[in-house]
Amino acid sequence: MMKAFSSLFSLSYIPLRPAAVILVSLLILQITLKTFHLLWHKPKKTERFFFEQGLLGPPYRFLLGNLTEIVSLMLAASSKPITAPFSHNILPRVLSFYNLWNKTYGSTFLFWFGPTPRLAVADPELIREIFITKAKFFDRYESHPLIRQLEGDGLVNLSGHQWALHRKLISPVFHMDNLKMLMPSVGETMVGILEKVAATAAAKGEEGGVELDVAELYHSMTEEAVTRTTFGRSYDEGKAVFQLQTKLMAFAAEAFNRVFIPGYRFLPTVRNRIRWKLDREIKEKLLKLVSCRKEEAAAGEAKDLLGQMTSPAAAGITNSDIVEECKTFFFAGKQTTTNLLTWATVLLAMHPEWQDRAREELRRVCGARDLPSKDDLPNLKTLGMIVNETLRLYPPVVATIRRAKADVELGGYRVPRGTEILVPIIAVHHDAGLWGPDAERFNPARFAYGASRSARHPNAFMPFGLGERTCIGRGLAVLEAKMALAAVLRRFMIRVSRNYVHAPTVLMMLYPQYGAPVIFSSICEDR
Ligand code: HEM
Repeated sequence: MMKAFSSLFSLSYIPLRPAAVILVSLLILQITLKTFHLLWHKPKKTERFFFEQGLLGPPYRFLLGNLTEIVSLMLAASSKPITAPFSHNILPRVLSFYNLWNKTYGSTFLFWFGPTPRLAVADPELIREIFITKAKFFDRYESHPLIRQLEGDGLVNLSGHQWALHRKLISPVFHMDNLKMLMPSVGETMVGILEKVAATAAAKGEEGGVELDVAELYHSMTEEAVTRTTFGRSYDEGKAVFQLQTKLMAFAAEAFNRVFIPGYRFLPTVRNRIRWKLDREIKEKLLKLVSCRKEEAAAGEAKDLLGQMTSPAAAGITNSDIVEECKTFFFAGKQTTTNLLTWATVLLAMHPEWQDRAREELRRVCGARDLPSKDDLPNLKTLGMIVNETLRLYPPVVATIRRAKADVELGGYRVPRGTEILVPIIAVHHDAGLWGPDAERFNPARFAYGASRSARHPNAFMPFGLGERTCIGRGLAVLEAKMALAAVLRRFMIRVSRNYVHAPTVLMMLYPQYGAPVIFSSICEDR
């Protein structure tokens, strides 16, 4: 056997030990050459390929690409708040590496995420190609494993036939007529929260108002909305599941902030064991819910995710598909809308003239009604413009990534398979070339004639993405935002606290780094 082994390599005349040494050396040489090829030769060749087409960028560095520069630029940016009081020029702080390289190399440039080439694309014409006309050449980017475990293998992470099937089944949940049925419960939750605020202010007897961190204020309302959308009449059981999911998210956020060690999440550490237990509990509870709902089909009630996915139309959908989809809804639907509401409140607190205009509109449209009715909502144009301007200046999802799954031509450039494309939504939203010289000003009036006519390009506004993979929950998010802001503005005058430090930053989404303290003063008037 040994003989056969050595003769296989024509080394039979060499004594066995030296032969083994040579074999191992050859193997090491081969691995070294392959590593050198993958981590140096190939990236450098790709870099030349792009540079020859005029697509420049920071030079590739062995193994890490530009990661070191990205991390140090981001750390430096997040170490100091924005000095100009309430400036909305937040791009240099939020995506500092993009801001720097965009100035040096232009709006389409190449940089390196480790040994993988990433093309930053902020030209709406090219973005249109990526999301709409040439979407079939691009895949969604696979999330970090910890995030993926949380966000579930639902719509956000699916592709091809499975994605199309899920999207078709789920879409009716978000039809406006269906969403409007949610309004009373969402409104009630918000009113409940605000009554507590008013009671606290009254108990403290603070004439100047009560200070609240608005980043915390909206959680229960957005949770209410996403729980009803997902579970409908199985609300109470669903709520228990989402409470576990919140705990799990806290663990993941903590792990995400640490250095990523591949494979670490599989080790039976105390924290990992707690995470696994929570994950198991969530799955078990969801599976129980799914089988209950499969047994009892009901008619004449609002459509919810669970109902749609257990309906007879859902042939081919497994229980585990449903579990993953519920997780996705929670992940994609809660924090995004909470962030939108946080920034909208901060912006209104910074710009009292827009509070007045929105309040005036609420009085005119809703009259004596405490909360907007479903017919009032489309008439709350000023509030809609404020929501849009918030999403433009402070988009909760600051960027999105695609991966070219074939060689493809993009705006005349040749892009090789495997290239990742970074679409910096926030940079497009702050581009003076698209939005005019007042791009950094909070001016909701720019949306007076609709989102597609607000900028020099109809696709310049894209807080919910574009094309077929656009956010399925956008209608719900806007409805929640209008409802919550209406409830706040009818009861309170708001102003920014002296303790507020203007420091937007990214941790998966766009956050106020030091919280968002805002002063709420009750309005005493007859409505
Ligand atoms: C202000 C609130 C929200 C923002 C800013 C937002 C933003 C986005 C964006 C940018 C995308 C596309 C990502 C990409 O193309 O890579 C997306 C997709 C998605 N969003 Fe939202 N979202 C919000 C609220 C919601 C809500 C309330 C839900 C559900 C309850 C939701 C569920 C989803 C799902 C399932 C997808 C994936 C759609 C698909 O791939 O077919 N989102 N969202």
